[in-house]
Amino acid sequence: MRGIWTTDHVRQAEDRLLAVTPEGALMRRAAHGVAVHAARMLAEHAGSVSGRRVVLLVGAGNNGGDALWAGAFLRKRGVGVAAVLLKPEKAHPQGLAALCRAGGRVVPLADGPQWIENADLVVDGIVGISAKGPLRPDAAELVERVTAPVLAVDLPSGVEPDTGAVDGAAVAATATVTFGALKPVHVLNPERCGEVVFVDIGLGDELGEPDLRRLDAADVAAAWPMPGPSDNKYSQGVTGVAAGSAAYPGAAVLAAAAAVRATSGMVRYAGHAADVVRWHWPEVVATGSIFDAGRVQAWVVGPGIGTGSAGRDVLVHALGQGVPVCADADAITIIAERPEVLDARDPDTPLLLTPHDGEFERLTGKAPGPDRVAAVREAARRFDAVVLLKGHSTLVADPAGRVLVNKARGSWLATAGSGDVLSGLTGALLASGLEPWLAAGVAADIHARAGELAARGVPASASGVLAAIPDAVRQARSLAP
Ligand SMILES: NC(=O)C1=CN([C@@H]2O[C@H](COP(=O)(O)OP(=O)(O)OC[C@H]3O[C@@H](n4cnc5c(N)ncnc54)[C@H](OP(=O)(O)O)[C@@H]3O)[C@@H](O)[C@H]2O)[C@@H](O)CC1
Ligand SMILES: Nc1ncnc2c1ncn2[C@@H]1O[C@H](COP(=O)(O)OP(=O)(O)O)[C@@H](O)[C@H]1O
Ligand SMILES: [K+]
Repeated sequence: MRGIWTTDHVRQAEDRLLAVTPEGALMRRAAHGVAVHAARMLAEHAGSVSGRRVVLLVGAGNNGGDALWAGAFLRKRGVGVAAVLLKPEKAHPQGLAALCRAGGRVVPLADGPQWIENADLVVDGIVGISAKGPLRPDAAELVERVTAPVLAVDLPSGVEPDTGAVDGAAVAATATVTFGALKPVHVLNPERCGEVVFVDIGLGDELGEPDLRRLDAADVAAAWPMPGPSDNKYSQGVTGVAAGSAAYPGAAVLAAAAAVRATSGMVRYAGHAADVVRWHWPEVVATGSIFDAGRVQAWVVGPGIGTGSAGRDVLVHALGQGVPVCADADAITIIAERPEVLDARDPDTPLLLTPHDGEFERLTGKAPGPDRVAAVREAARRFDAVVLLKGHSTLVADPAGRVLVNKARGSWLATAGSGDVLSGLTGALLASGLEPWLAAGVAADIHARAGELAARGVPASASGVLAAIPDAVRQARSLAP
């Protein structure tokens, strides 16, 4: 599991490390990392390093200092370096001196556009972890002129570091070199960051508990249920799926099938689409009603069940069984409209809610807004449940405040029915005994991998995502050390 730290925590850790480190050493280490990656990008995009032209966009703080030092290092490799200073009076003095000593030049702000247009690479050192709000007009005007690849120092300027939100002009980087710790922007707005390269500057021991976490392939592989020699169809956990209706049988088929694809235990289906489910997936034990469905180790309730009294009875029944419940889609709307249905839940029974933004707003009375992490954390606390907030990147919070982020792998999952696949996956992992927070995070990871594998560069359907689940699991296992 990888940790991600908010800027406050990074700053505190940096201050502690700075106090015991020779002056300027951390910045030079960071800047060296930027220069190494800049040279790599020049070789890749422009075919060579020496003789190429790099323009540094330099802001008022240490982020600009990193860029200036990186420019000095690049000069030593024969790169032509020009710095555009947004606030000359506040440019990092030692960085500026180092660049000038190395033969870099400082160009007036007014000439910036012309230099930028002729650059092979632009380094964004406008603002780092002390950023507030979008780019200011002078910086925005320069950034607008850029056509070359952009290497962002620490984070793409103009993007809110702790939320990834963009509310005006901001850099869209080809790559970002970050130092000491991953920050929320790197996982909440991966598109703006491009490839994220991590440079260790020794903050590790100073950072403390992470604010957010991300699963590695190894975590996913370790958590994924695999049958052992003494297992049978029951011992691995039976997944119950209460989804679909005569009008919407597709949701039932997709959710039940995702559970079938996910693990080798048994899947039970209960609902009005029993015949359709049986026809497509003969291995599913299907019945017309949840009230005679037999025992399961977790219930998925909601996709396509409708929001009327019949759906409500199904949800209340599932909540009373003493097994984990994943409430999705219509089940979330039912809870939003009649919160008293949750009285059926034994407080110790794990509940997992998986809203998209619209359902989240219905459930909590408020749209997630720009700070999605804060929103999902608050909802988890309020409902005493694990909440998985869908979106481009997926967030999973538990009532204790832990948050997992699953970084998007493209936007392939923005297709009808893909949420039903996710709920089936999640249910299967809950039934296998994984704690809900991890089950939801692992399901989101495999879901995103399956989306990417199904698409391979062109739009995919939910059925395609479903079919790619086994390969997604294989991929995660093959990447685990
Ligand atoms: N500490 C360390 O050990 C290490 C730190 N490191 C590096 O330092 C960086 C943090 O540096 P920092 O704290 O000096 O602030 P930074 O992000 O450069 O901002 C400075 C100024 O920018 C301005 N500004 C604000 N918003 C703006 C906007 N939207 N658009 C335009 N301008 C805006 C505002 O100044 P103002 O213009 O208001 O005077 C603000 O004060 C960090 O990200 C990493 O790169 C590495 O070297 C590793 C070691
Ligand atoms: N633009 C996007 N990029 C990445 N993933 C997305 C995007 N839009 C939606 N998704 C994912 O696709 C799934 C859609 O779920 P949902 O909205 O419930 O769809 P449906 O109800 O059609 O099944 C969620 O897992 C969500 O995180
Ligand atoms: K930056």
